[in-house]
Amino acid sequence: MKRIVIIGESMLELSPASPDLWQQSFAGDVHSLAVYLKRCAPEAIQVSFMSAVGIDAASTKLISSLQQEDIDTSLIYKHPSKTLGLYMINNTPSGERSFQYWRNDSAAKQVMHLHQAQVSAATFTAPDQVFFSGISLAILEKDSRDLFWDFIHRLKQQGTQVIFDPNYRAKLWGSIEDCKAQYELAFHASNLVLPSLEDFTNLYQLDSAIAVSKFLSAYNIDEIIIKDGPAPIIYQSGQDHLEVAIEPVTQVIDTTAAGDSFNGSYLAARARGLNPENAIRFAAKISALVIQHKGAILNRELFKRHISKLHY
Ligand SMILES: Nc1ncnc2c1ncn2[C@@H]1O[C@H](COP(=O)(O)OP(=O)(O)O)[C@@H](O)[C@H]1O
Ligand SMILES: O=C(O)C(=O)C[C@H](O)[C@H](O)COP(=O)(O)O
Repeated sequence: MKRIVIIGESMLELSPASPDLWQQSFAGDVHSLAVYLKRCAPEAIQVSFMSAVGIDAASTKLISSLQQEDIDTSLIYKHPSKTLGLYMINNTPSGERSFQYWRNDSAAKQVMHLHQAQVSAATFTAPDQVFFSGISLAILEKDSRDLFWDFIHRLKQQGTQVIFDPNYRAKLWGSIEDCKAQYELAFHASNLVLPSLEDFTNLYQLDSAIAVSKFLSAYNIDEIIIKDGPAPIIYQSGQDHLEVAIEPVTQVIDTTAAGDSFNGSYLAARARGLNPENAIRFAAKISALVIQHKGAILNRELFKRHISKLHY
């Protein structure tokens, strides 16, 4: 079985059930990715989530919810006084999402210090893959960035495949320059990058997948997959170039986790041996399903029923 370590923040999620009623769940870009990855490849990959939570009831419930998904929680550290961040989803009538956050002092920001205090680098077994996002980078305390990059570079030296989704959230960065400097390190470190075109439009004013692919060709990235809502997905690896058309969803309810569910199910399909094109087709079906429901994480039983109808 392959092993992946996924680093970042998991939060309390509030999604609108009706105008004054909020449905509470747990999510966050890397959390959602971990859940969809494990659900789509339970036998092929061990998924470890690396983060920090508190010792309160909500944090304990979050850990149980990940364990119910068969996700390894041994790298989730417990901070004695801090707790989970929270985010609220707002949707336009066409389902496009935006988020409001309460996360400035969350436990997850301390993940690297807590990891260093509890696990010695010499005994940490390098996984096959490590995943982090632009959100994982944005939330880290500035004084723990060196620890983070040492951790990633050490894993890479040991043969771990480094996977990055820029997931740019302007609100989480002190300045654009700081964000770009961290992304520069991420692009240099990564073997696989899975951006949305929107990330690059907002941050680098690039307005086409071709321009993004050209921008990223300056780095030594093995594979690039560019998502753009219902537009074709672009795959680039050396001279291999694919454009995979997808069927647009006619009634989008909530686009939250479109990209995260895509990433998780794509990695699952690859872990199960599918080639990039078929893995993209599979992942597009999963994210199309996710955006027809409220919140980041689709009900587990409902998801199982849907996935059993997909042959892959
Ligand atoms: N309207 C849509 N119809 C069908 N699939 C969609 C639609 N919007 C998004 N998707 C799927 O979700 C993936 C990620 O969407 P995108 O909006 O680019 O990501 P993000 O959530 O990161 O902004 C797309 O590549 C596509 O597979
Ligand atoms: O913004 C954050 O920090 C979060 O983690 C909240 C959301 O769960 C993801 O942002 C959803 O990501 P998309 O797949 O791009 O819709």
